[in-house]
Amino acid sequence: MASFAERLAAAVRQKGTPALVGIDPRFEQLPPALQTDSSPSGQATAFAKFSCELIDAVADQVAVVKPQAAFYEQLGPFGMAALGKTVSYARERGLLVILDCKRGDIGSTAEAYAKAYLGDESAWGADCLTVSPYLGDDSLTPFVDQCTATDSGIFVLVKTSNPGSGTLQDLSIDGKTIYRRMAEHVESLAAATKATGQQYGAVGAVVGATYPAQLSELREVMPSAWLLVPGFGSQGGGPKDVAASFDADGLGALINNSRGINFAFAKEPYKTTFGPARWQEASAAATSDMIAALKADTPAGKL
Ligand SMILES: O=c1ccn([C@@H]2O[C@H](COP(=O)(O)O)[C@@H](O)[C@H]2O)c(=O)[nH]1
Repeated sequence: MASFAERLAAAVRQKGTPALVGIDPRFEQLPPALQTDSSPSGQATAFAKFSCELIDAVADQVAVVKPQAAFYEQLGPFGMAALGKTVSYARERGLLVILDCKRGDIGSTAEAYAKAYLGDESAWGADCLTVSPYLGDDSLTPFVDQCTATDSGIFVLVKTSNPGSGTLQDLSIDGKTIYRRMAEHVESLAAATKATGQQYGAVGAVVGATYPAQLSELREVMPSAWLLVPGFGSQGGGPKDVAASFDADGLGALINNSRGINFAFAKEPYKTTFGPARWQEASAAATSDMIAALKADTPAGKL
């Protein structure tokens, strides 16, 4: 099989966009027709239906989806089954799946996480996983080894999109921010996991669209790493904020939008045109608008 970075680049080129649809089901915000049974098993059934229909709505437009595990996990075992169904359905539809779990632990436990999530033979069968690096480099090694063994990938938290990300990540040690040090470590892992002749490795970085200056800085620090960029849309990031995350060919970054696509039917202009009864069309239209905005205002227009 081709490496994760090669598969990602090919899929993004084929769809012609770096837009990534996050799948973040929230029961109270689902279309009313899906809110029929609020028991944990009823909500999980609704999440699975919503997730699969959302995937159907956007599968011809984007290359990658990112289910957020937290929303499924809150429903216990029922929710985990719905998450499993979402991952396998997205892959059946030919999409790459980044599972957003932000795992991280001591090495021996990290190895179990890596084996659980990454690669075709794993229990969850994801192409890629988000990983928290704050237990140190030995906590990342098992994930990197699993990526190499199974042609999968990870995105390591470097500069997150939330308002409080600066509390720790912006602290300066010996004149260098923690996020920059983390980025340098990610770059070394990305460079070490490149397939022959490839620009990018199996290890990427999460950098928020809400911090455009840092995004620009970090693109330079990590030339071998794909960037996963959340914070577009509902958190305030726009196309101009993410423009610096791409390389000269328009590759190297995936721009995530979850709520803005999932619940488009509840917001103008999609509310008037489609409304909750045609929520799938609203999500498809919001995706298409996001793609057009990225094409117009970023190097992704070159794809
Ligand atoms: O720095 C980070 C890391 C992860 N996320 C996740 O991305 C989505 C964003 O959702 P929106 O609705 O598009 O705001 C969500 O699952 C977060 O947990 C992030 O936002 N920032």
